[in-house]
Amino acid sequence: MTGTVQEAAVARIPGSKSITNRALLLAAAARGATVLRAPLVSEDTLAFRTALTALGIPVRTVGEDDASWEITGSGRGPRSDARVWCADAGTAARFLPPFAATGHGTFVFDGSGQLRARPLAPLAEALRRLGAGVEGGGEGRGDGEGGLPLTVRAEGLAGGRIALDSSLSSQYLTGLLMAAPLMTEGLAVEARALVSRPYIDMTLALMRHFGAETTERDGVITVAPGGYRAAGLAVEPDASTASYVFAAAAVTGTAVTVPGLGRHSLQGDLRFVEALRRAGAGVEIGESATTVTGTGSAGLRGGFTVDMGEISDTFMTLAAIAPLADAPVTITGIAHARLKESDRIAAVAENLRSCGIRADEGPDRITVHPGTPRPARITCRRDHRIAMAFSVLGLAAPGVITLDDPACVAKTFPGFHAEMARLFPRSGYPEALVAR
Ligand SMILES: O=C(O)C1=C[C@@H](OP(=O)(O)O)[C@@H](O)[C@H](O)C1
Ligand SMILES: C=C(OP(=O)(O)O)C(=O)O
Repeated sequence: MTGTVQEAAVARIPGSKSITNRALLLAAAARGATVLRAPLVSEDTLAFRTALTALGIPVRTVGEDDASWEITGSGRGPRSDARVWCADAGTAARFLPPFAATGHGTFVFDGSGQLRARPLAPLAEALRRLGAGVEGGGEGRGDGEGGLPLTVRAEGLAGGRIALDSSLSSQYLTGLLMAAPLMTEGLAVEARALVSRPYIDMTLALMRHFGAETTERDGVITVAPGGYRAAGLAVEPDASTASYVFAAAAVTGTAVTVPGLGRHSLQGDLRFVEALRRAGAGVEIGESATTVTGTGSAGLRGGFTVDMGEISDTFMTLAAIAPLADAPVTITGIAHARLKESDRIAAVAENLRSCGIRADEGPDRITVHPGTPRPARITCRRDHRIAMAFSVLGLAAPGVITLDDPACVAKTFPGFHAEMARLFPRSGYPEALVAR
């Protein structure tokens, strides 16, 4: 906490994408009805919900404004052939094929060009070794790794023990673990070179919430057979999304509180506020809320290196405000961020350079140097997080930034620009960013 006495603005951050899509899958795999309160309603979660419907799982809205979703699971894998559209959602492409493989039928997964470009080979390979018929499709960006489309010919899975290359994404492991209680013998997985570990802790915690038994020893995670039981769940606000309003507080010298995100959060990305603390902001992580109190850009400190490999969705938020700091900021451990909606290291470096800021890139890192941004149109590459991260820079440097694709925020936060305008009314947002 800083000594600043300042009324904090209360941000309205929508639900966690990662929790919403895990809960949808776990509820689908459980027998009976689960009510999910405050789910994220955005392109990624609607894609996941529609994909489950295609797999024969009824999901309905309860109450007004999508306040809750009710999922009726059958307690087993899907039973009728289906074509499943995953849109842009990495979670759908990685969580649904293992679930489908525990069922019976032929399931064809496909998605947008952006999603087709993302690697799936480690997951496809693991499913083959477990005995599923899997035909991988197109070439991903990752040196010929197979992406979508992917066909799974399923006759149930026995399970057993496998090793899994988890260096490109943790989502393959999450998909296999969540399907494991539906395998007749359960599953033991040795995850090699695992990135984004906090997402696995989230997966295991939610699996246990739905009644699964998991243990971990010597780098091997073991899941017992026995299925899931339906369990209600309230979804926390999304911590990756919260990074934008926290960073905005830091650079505007205001205070922002996010209720519902506290020290017991399931989301590793809340640790982003520790990077803001190093940059000089006041940070208070409470029982059930987090508050960041900013110094304003004049007080922003640089001169540090931070490994953001476990929380890589938030590295762009730090990189985008780093030019405002008083010394360079180096972010390491983020090679896998090149395999997301865009090559995020390249996208951040390119956009910073177009703002006249020096950015040095390495395979797994970026160094951002201090400077005064000059007017630039940001190339979002249809990546919601590039748009949201550079919006924060635009807030701190009014009139400088425009976005080529402001609407791409809808992947995880359709109301992003409206909420920024509401939280920072004196900034002239969003006209300065969106409408030029
Ligand atoms: O499991 C999840 O919900 C996610 C895991 C992370 O991906 P990687 O494991 O590929 O880093 C993260 O970037 C993504 O937004 C959501
Ligand atoms: C990487 C992301 O999404 P996905 O779930 O598509 O991997 C993200 O939201 O930043």
